[in-house]
Order: sequence, then C-alpha cells, then structure tokens
Amino acid sequence: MDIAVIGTGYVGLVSGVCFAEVGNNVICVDQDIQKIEKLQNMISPIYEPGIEQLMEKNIHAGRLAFTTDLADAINQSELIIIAVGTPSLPNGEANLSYIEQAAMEIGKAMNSYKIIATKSTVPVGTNEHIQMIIAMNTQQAFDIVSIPEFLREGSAIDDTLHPDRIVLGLDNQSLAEPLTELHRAFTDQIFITSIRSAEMIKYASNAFLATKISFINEISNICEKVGADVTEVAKGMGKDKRIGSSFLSAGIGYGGSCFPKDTDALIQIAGNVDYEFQLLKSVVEVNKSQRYKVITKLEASLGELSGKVVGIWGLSFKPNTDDIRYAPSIEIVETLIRAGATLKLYDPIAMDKFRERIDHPSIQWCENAMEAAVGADAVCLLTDWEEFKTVSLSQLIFIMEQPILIDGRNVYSQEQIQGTGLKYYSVGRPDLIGVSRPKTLVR
Ligand SMILES: NC(=O)c1ccc[n+]([C@@H]2O[C@H](COP(=O)([O-])OP(=O)(O)OC[C@H]3O[C@@H](n4cnc5c(N)ncnc54)[C@H](O)[C@@H]3O)[C@@H](O)[C@H]2O)c1
Ligand SMILES: O=c1ccn([C@@H]2O[C@H](COP(=O)(O)OP(=O)(O)O[C@H]3O[C@H](CO)[C@@H](O)[C@H](O)[C@H]3O)[C@@H](O)[C@H]2O)c(=O)[nH]1
Repeated sequence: MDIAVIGTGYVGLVSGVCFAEVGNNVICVDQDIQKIEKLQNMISPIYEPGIEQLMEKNIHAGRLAFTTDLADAINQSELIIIAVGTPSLPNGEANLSYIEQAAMEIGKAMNSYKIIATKSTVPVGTNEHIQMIIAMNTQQAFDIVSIPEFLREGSAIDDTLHPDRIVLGLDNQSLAEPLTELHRAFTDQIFITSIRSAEMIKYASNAFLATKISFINEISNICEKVGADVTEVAKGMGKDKRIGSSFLSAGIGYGGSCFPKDTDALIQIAGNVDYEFQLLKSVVEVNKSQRYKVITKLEASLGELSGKVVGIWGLSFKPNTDDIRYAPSIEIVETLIRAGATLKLYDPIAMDKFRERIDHPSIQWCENAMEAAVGADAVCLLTDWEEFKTVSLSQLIFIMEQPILIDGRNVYSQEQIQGTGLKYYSVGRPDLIGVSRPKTLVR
C-alpha cells in the first residue's frame, strides 16, 4: 500500500519505518524542516535502538522517504496516518490543535478518495471531529479509522513489528478486509471494533498499566513498614495468570510522554460526561508522591541536604531512550537544587535533553557513573539503565564521601550489595546488607 504518515515523532517515525520494512511505500511528513533534513540524511531525531539501520535499509530500497510537502505526500498515498502530538493542556485535557491543523491540511490537499487513520492518542469522539474538519475542506470521498498505537519507547521497533494486538476502529465495515491485510504482516491478533471503542481502548490500556504501577508502589510503601520485600511480593502475585507479572516493578513511579498525559486526559474525558474517575485520580496522586520517596530517604540518611553532594544515575524516564518528558528525575533534581545540594548528574544518553530543560550552577555534568559518585555523600539511581547494573559497586566506598546508595528502581540484588560496605536503600525492600537503616526510615 502507498502510505503517508503525518508527524515524525516516535509514533510517526517508527510506524512509517516499520510499514516500509514489511513492503509498503511510505512517505513521512513533518512540518519541522530540521527534523526532515536529518531524516533525509538518515539521522534519527529520536534515540531508539535499531531505528537508523532500518531507516537506511528502507530508504535504499526505495520504500521510505521524508518530506515537508504534505500535499504531495497525500496525493501519492492511499492511506494517510495521523501521528501528530496530543500533549496536555494546563487542565489535563488533550490539546487537539495539532490534530485539527493536520486534518485541515489533509482535507485541503486531498485529490482523490483516501483512508485516514488516526494513530495519535485522542479522546473519544475526536475521529468524528477529524471527519468533520476534513469534510469541510474537501469535496473528495474519504473514510476515517482509528488505529491506536501501543509501542513503548526503547523497544518501539520490536513492539511495532511484533505487537500483542492491533486494534482497528472502523465504522465502515468494507475497510476491515484491506486494513486487516495491511496489518497481517505484523500479527494475526487483529481486533476490529467501533471507532469510539478503539479510542477508549488506548486510554483504558494506559490507565490500567499506570494503575498496576501505582498499586505496586503503594504495596512497596507498606512492605517497608512491615518488613516484606516488594520484589518477592510482585513475583508471587505475578505467577497468577489473572494478574500477570508485567508492570509490577516498584520504583519512583512512571513518567514519559504517555502515562502522565493520558491518565490526566482520561480523568478529563470522564469529567466531561459527569463521571468522577476516583480510582484513576488516586493512581495519579500516588505516582506524583512516589518520586519524593528518594528525597525522604536522602533526608533520613544525610539529615540536612544543604551543602551535600548527591550523585544522580539516570535522567531519562526509562532506559533505552533519551526522552525526559515527565521524567521523575526532573522534580527530584529541582527539589535537591532548592534544598541547596550540589548535584553530579550522569545519564548514558539523556544528558543533552536534560541540560536543555534544567541547567543550574549547582549541577556538575559527568561523563560516567563513577565520576558522578566521586566525592558524593549519596548516589541516587533513578533510571534502570543496563550499564548501572554492572557498575563496580565495591569501588564506591573508596570514591564517595559517604557510602550511601539509594536505588529508586530496585536494580541490585542482595548478593551485589553484600560486602561492598554500602548503606543501601531501595524501594519496598528491607535492609539488604546488614547495615541497619536509620530508625526514621522505618515508616
Ligand atoms: N511516544 C510514544 O511512545 C507514543 C506511543 C503510543 C502513542 N503515542 C501517541 O502518538 C502521538 C504522537 O506522539 P509522539 O511522541 O510521536 O509525538 P511528538 O510530539 O514527538 O511528534 C509529533 C510530530 O508531529 C509533527 N507535526 C505536528 N503537526 C504537524 C502537521 N500539521 N504536519 C506535519 N507534522 C506535524 C511535529 O513537528 C512532531 O515532529 C501522541 O498522540 C501520543 O500520545 C505516543
Ligand atoms: O513495572 C513498571 C513498568 C514501568 N514503569 C515505569 O512506567 C513508565 C512507562 O514505561 P513504559 O510503559 O515501558 O514506556 P512508554 O514508552 O511510556 O509506553 C507506554 O506508553 C505508550 C504511549 O501511549 C504506550 O503505547 C505503551 O503501550 C505504554 O507501555 C516508565 O517511567 C517506567 O519506568 C514502572 O515504574 N514499573
């Protein structure tokens, strides 16, 4: 099929590249000239493992191209995929201005019948709104479908090439066959439903995953008080097939460009029809407070934070991405700066993006994890990057001012900590090294 993808963020770029990889002709459009220039030179504007190799392969095969010329891309294509951003408005509602702009431009450019698919995460009813905007701007016939995207950053290519399911939301049943055929290259788990249900499936899925995370984080807070180990609790729970083992890792809470904005948006969607989504409101509140557990643990072990040196390992909201949108690290770093601490920051990939967001005289930018620990009164691990798992922990006692390690992602095992001399505080786990936690930590 000939496909145009509007927007080359994570979703647009990865789905464009993957549609090309399975044999379609894809042209990706963005209004950001700098992004398109990079892409035309086979440089990915996002950090995503494997993306540049796939881009290069498919550009050379003549199946993938990039342009700023939306009208030209639309006129060459049968299927138009909308993958522009839907960020939060200050009240939590989804900002649909990019969607509306794209719909208007598509309508104006259309020269023949098109299928228009929305991959952006949009509130229920938005596809009908898109349909109306396009209809106001064209005389051509067209159909609208909702194909929500479930990829995760950091594993986006594999998630797209081998998804658990594809959801096709369509009201014109004659589209079921060609769109099923198009997606069969990825999976045969294709679920066809109405447009409104498809829109809701996306929000409900993210809200449910966020709920699992906040649930296990609350369990971890209780575990700390009763002397249980949340990692064992999660393992034991996860063996029940009805519960499942994924998304039960306790830590400093979820961040990223999706869960925070989509949970807020779903609360608003419910509110707009006079329904108070109490459970989801609590999920969001629990998540907001969970990151401050790092600060509480620092205060409990160091006392006054003013004048202390704190090393930070990891800034991105999760490993294998340089995305810092809504990363817990942002508020943790801001709080520590306000408290008068000196910070030594290190992330394998996200340093530049973080520095664009927060730069301050109290911050020292480090080249590696060890450098961030030199002279530190404590090190806090905020992102579970693979490289932190293999750091030489036994060296820390020699280079740190005080041997305090606060692990916000439960990365290290008892065996790894044993004999390092570190005072090790993690999330929802009892003392792991025989070095007693200060009494104030046992809340
Ligand atoms: N990031 C993810 O992992 C992920 C996963 C699933 C779903 N989603 C959803 O997909 C959507 C896109 O997310 P993202 O992270 O890829 O967004 P993004 O904000 O990173 O990228 C959007 C891109 O669209 C471009 N754009 C905006 N308006 C345009 C227009 N009229 N014409 C051409 N280009 C235009 C922007 O310049 C930008 O490059 C959002 O609704 C998001 O919620 C994101
Ligand atoms: O057990 C867990 C699992 C995740 N997280 C955190 O949750 C956040 C989100 O992680 P993840 O879901 O892996 O990354 P995203 O790329 O944000 O992907 C989510 O958001 C996307 C955008 O909507 C969806 O497409 C995906 O299906 C959905 O998983 C990160 O901060 C993780 O550290 C935890 O704290 N504990």
